[in-house]
Amino acid sequence: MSDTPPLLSIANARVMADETCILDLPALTLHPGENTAILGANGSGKSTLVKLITRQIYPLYGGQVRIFGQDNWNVFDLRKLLGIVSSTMQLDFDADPPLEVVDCVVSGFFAARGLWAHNEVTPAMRDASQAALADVGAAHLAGRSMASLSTGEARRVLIARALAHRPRALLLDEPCAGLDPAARHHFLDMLRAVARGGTTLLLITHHIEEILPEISRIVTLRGGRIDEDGTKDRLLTSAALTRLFGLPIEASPRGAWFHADIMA
Ligand SMILES: Nc1ncnc2c1ncn2[C@@H]1O[C@H](COP(=O)(O)OP(=O)(O)OP(=O)(O)O)[C@@H](O)[C@H]1O
Repeated sequence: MSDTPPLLSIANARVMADETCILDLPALTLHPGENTAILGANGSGKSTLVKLITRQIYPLYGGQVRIFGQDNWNVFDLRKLLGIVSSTMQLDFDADPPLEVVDCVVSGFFAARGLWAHNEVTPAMRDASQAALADVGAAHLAGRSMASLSTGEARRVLIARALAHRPRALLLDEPCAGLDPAARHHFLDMLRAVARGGTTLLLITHHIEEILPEISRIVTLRGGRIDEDGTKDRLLTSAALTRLFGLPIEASPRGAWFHADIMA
């Protein structure tokens, strides 16, 4: 057994909103190298779980959310281990004055949404940022402002921003939302390369078509609770998805991917 602490270890985590428990996770452990998809319908608690992991909210007293074995993190240190990309982050970088693409990636070193006079940017940070942009096929965007990019282009830059630190894991919250089919295809290909490069992926989604071949574990959420936890072969079936989403779904493997059709 390795001594590496779990990427994520949750125990007795409950989150309340308006006097209702919207997330109740007695136990969830994810290990480094274990690429995982958290799958659930609208309202199942996915965003609440993301906020727990990113420290935007905290569980009720007695709950525990440990990342890489630690309860307390400052955001700067955490970002070096866990990169975060969500479909809504692009809005944070539509800044005035405009934020240039490489500066956006460099700003990740300061866990900031732009570069400020007090940020001491080193040549190594700039080099790492350029290299991360090249890794995600976005080197040609250097010099452009974030506000001028398409959704697909900006999503790549944000992945580069998360990867520039060489984090051990990436948390991807609905990363394909807003992408057209071609952009989604290229984007998923790029994520496959990231996974093959050794970065653990934690994908939050309600689209089974986005579950990469490199993802082996599926955790399903329903009503703020873990419903199932297992392999793709067991959980990406017609019966399991019909139950999860509450309408007739026919699931079929397509090579190493899965596809779902609604049969209503
Ligand atoms: N601040 C809040 N006050 C009241 N209810 C809330 C609050 N935040 C979330 N909820 C409720 O908690 C449940 C889970 O919400 P959450 O946003 O985590 O779901 P989700 O799986 O991310 O959904 P989606 O796929 O639509 O984004 C929903 O029923 C939601 O209405």
